[in-house]
Amino acid sequence: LQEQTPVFEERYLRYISQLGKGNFGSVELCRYDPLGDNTGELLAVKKLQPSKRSFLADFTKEIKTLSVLRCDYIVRYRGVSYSTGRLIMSLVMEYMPHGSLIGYLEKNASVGLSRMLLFASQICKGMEYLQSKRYVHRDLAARNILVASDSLVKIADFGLTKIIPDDKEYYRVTQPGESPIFWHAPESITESSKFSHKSDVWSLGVLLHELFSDCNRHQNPKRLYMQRISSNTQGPAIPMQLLFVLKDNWRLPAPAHCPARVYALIGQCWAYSPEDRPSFSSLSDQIHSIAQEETL
Ligand SMILES: C[C@H](Nc1nc(-c2c[nH]c3ncc(Cl)cc23)ncc1F)C(=O)NCC(F)(F)F
Repeated sequence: LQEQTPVFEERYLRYISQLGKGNFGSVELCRYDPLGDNTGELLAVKKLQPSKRSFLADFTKEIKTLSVLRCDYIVRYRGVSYSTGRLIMSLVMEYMPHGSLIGYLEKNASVGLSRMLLFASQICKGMEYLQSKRYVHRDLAARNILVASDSLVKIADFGLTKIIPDDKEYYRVTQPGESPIFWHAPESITESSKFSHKSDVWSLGVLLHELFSDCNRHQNPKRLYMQRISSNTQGPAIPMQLLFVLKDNWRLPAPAHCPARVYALIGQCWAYSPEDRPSFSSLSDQIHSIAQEETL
């Protein structure tokens, strides 16, 4: 690990509660309290599942990925924590008190249009920044957006992030894993499993659909797609059926109360061919102008 990686001494990390579980281990709310008087700061500590060697490799890769990212719209990496005794290594992140966007929107149904557009533009700016670093997130979804305050959201969970090689415009994935295909662009679902900034744009479209559906679990993308591809489809037939309806130009329907301008913008992100999809900066500009129109 780079020498400038800040180290949090495990013995001062006071466990408070579990924030959530991932396929790597769990994320816990801790207070780093070296003075032992509860004046220390709250942190989100991603504990790596012990022993699994592959996890260690992925983990150090995630640390490498995160440690170079410095952006107001990306959850801040703070450092690592080791416990020499029990050979556990943890990734220390800033703690986001309002949790994930999904939970936040379920609790705060009264998020108005202008705040939705503010969140959408912050996510676009975070993605513009990632693109400037040639990073492809590959898991952009409302569940992976964290809420810092009532007016600030940040992109999180860089476990699946890849860096596009300098000589290519996309990243080809070998290990499929249980990928969230309902957020994936067609070219990422087909055998080519190609991921690019434009496939992240597709996922952003699905994220905006979640956002403007108030992350309503009855209208979530997976449920809507499964209804369309007849929910009795199982297993490997699902990606095939999904591709079929997308090729046939069927798209997730406009969420209730979603302004036509916003649904038209979401539709641009779902252009079948990647090069027809807008860039993140164009999306930012369009969201900005919609926000101006809508508030008039
Ligand atoms: C496994 C962990 N799950 C959860 N985390 C939090 C959380 C609240 N506040 C947080 N502050 C910093 C972090 Cl890193 C997480 C949280 N809340 C609910 C969860 F289910 C996670 O990392 N999820 C991915 C992402 F971070 F994108 F939401």
